[in-house]
Amino acid sequence: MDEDARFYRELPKVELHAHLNGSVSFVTMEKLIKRKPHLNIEHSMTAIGKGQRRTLDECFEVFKVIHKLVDTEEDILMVATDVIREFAADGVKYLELRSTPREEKDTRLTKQSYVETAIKAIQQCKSEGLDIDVRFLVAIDRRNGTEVAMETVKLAEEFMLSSGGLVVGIDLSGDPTVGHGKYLLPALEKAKNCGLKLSLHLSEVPSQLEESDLLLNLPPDRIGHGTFLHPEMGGSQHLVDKVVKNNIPLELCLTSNVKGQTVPSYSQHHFRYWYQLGHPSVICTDDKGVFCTDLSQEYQLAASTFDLGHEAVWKLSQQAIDCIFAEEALKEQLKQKWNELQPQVLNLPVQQV
Ligand SMILES: CNc1ncnc2c1ncn2[C@@H]1O[C@H](COP(=O)(O)O)[C@@H](O)[C@H]1O
Ligand SMILES: [Zn+2]
Repeated sequence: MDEDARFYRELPKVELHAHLNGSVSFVTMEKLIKRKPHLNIEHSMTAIGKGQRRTLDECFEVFKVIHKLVDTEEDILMVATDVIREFAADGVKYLELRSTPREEKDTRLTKQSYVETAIKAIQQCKSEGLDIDVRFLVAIDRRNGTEVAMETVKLAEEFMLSSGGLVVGIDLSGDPTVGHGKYLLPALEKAKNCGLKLSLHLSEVPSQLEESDLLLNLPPDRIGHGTFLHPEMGGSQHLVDKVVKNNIPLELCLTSNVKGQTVPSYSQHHFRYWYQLGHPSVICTDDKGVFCTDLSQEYQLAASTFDLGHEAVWKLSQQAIDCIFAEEALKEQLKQKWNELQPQVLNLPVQQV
């Protein structure tokens, strides 16, 4: 590993936008494919390699394939523990995993046992002594409409109260071209009122001004992507003002947006716009398995594309701590961890006492 790559690996990082089934690595996928040879699934169907691009529609086809491979409690436990270990090995010190609870009649998987198993994986990794704290967001797939969204919020609320603080919020995701946020507002309001944090995929595709405006009134606690919010991308100053006024952090995923073709090239990524505004922006992976990346690589990519030095990168990873959904005490612990690691990672002269 060269000197620069080592810096990005050693850099302590916070990952706030990671879909569980999109984060499955090549190695884990291999194990899943072996478990279910009758499905005839090949690696090329579950990941988008270097230099490859797909339309966002095609990306959603990939998730359907992965869901076939991950359909038992046993699969979920393996996938979640592997994903957490991989993030830890990549220098991620705090991770928020999100996943859509699924019911599979054939394997007797229920939405309840789905979430229970994800929590079990988090607890198992904690007991292994991995240097990573993990929290969970229960995801609403926007395609499924009002009723399912309400049920999902209810499930999330129950787990928020029974998981010892591991379930901290709700994610709104799924194919952005399907459904409308207005049908999900009551569920999202209910979630907010019961103390669940909200991270919403907003303006991931063009022409969602009206929906974004509506959902920004909640307001959400964080925004996923927000690619088309600003005026240069067909959004509006009004939307930007709302985001800025409410100080809502953005979760930005460079490789995901370029490979999914919602952003034409790295240098045209909206990271530039929000970073120049000085608005809280957190670099994330989205789907590290599907897009064949990791968080170190995403930081390195942001730095090389937007000409950020190591100190600026350090600041970026440090500021992400303020955007986490976990409790204040953990925020303080993470800040302490960053302070302790700083001299070694940034190669600063050791202070004389
Ligand atoms: C690429 N941009 C994206 N935009 C919107 N939703 C996305 C997404 N990437 C992933 N998901 C959401 O996460 C699910 C897979 O993980 P889980 O089964 O929930 O763990 C997808 O089915 C989709 O709903
Ligand atoms: Zn996402």
